[in-house]
Amino acid sequence: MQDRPPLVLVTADVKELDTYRWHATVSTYINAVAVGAGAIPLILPSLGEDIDVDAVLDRVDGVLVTGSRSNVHPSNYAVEENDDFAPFDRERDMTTLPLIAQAVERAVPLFVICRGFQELNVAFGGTLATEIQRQPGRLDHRAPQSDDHDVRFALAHDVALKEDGVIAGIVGSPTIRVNSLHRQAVDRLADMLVLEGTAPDGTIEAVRVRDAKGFAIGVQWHPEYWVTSDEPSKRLFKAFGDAVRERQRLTQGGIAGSQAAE
Ligand SMILES: N[C@@H](CCC(=O)NCCCC(=O)O)C(=O)O
Repeated sequence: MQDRPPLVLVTADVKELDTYRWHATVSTYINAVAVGAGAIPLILPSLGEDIDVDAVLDRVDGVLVTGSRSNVHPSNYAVEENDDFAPFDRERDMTTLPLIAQAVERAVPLFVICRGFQELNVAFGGTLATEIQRQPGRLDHRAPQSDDHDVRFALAHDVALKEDGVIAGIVGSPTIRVNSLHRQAVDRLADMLVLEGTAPDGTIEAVRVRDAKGFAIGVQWHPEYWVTSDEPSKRLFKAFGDAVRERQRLTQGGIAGSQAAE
């Protein structure tokens, strides 16, 4: 049996650039999988129904669903579209929503970030609120205006984690400071998800999948950005990497992984 490094699928956005359409992923997610989780990142193109998600999940040990400036199309949670919900990436929606559901079903370790966090909620029947900074009593969760990503991704507010929660256990603290780059948020939390952390204004910031057979957590912030310097971010990716390695061990590493027992 041949050993192989663990493989983690990383989702892609569909972008128009240089007169071409690209299926692309921001490098901070790729680096965080490689360095923080110790796995090989594989970018999954957003091909919707043209990709057999089940067949892909046979061959990988984990799934990272990334953040993105686009929003999940509101038709996915039965809300009518208007300008407040744009921009969209329907090809990504058609890929990530089934991918998330299948990864959970098959106990493939799943870590979802920001847009990915919102997709997790929608994939299991929850809803999203848009332009939350306009709601009375709500913090402005958008990034500071700057061209410098270190400024945009600077730690911005606290998150109170649930005592005895999975995420509090991973980061080893009941409160952490996180960055914030979003204008949508979970509105109705899906029944399948368990609240793990909130911002000071009550915004849902961290969840886990209820009764998940494997690692399945999500955060509204961006631990990938500071994965080498911020201890909680480091711990989250390390825990994901450990789950990925355990999945590989259980389903048997090596090329024969495709014959893995569930
Ligand atoms: N639909 C979302 C997007 C949240 C998200 O993933 N943000 C990452 C943006 C990175 C950047 O601005 O550079 C929303 O709620 O806005």
